[in-house]
Amino acid sequence: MQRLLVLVRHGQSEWNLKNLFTGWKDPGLTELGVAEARGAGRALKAAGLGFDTAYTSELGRAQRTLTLILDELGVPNLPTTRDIALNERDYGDLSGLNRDEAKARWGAEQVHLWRRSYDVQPPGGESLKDTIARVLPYYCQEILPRVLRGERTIVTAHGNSLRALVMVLDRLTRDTILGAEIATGAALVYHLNADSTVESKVVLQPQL
Ligand SMILES: O=C(O)[C@@H](CO)OP(=O)(O)O
Repeated sequence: MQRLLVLVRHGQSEWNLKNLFTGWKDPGLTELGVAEARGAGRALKAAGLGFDTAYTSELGRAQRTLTLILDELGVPNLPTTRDIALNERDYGDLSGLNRDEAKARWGAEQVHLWRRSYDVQPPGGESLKDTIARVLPYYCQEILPRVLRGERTIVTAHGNSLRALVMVLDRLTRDTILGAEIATGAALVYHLNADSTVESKVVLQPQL
């Protein structure tokens, strides 16, 4: 039986382009972001992948990315579940600030810790650990059972909410997660074993 799970980061957003911390703010996709989302759909189609069910966050950039992918795949009405559990990590008081300005104010090292460490919380926001604490139960209770039943599943979400899942799936540690980056429009194609461990992983870049 096929146990397919595909994780896609949304295409470039207006705030990715402006280099602003985004978190739970809701900017739209740029023109490039739309092309990346369509390109992710084309890459999945070229790989011969199809889906039975879809998940996305409560944020527009991930929802629009899913819509564009499903359009490219020719299944615009695929059953889709939206849930706040898949939202981006909440950047708290950093939301809307420019990353370079933040570095000038607090130092590059501190900003790197806020952005990529496992358990350092940005002021008023969530650490990756906090994000995992909401993403993982949702994955275990809602998404994984369907994948294990053979429902081919696509999830469009965000850099850090997907890093939370990747940390678990790829068995990364609090040290190795520091270097894990997911590009906009990238599709992580997982096939799982019956015990929910990873049988294989391939990263597809968007076909622009
Ligand atoms: O701003 C954000 O919400 C995220 C993703 O764009 O940024 P970072 O890569 O700094 O975690």
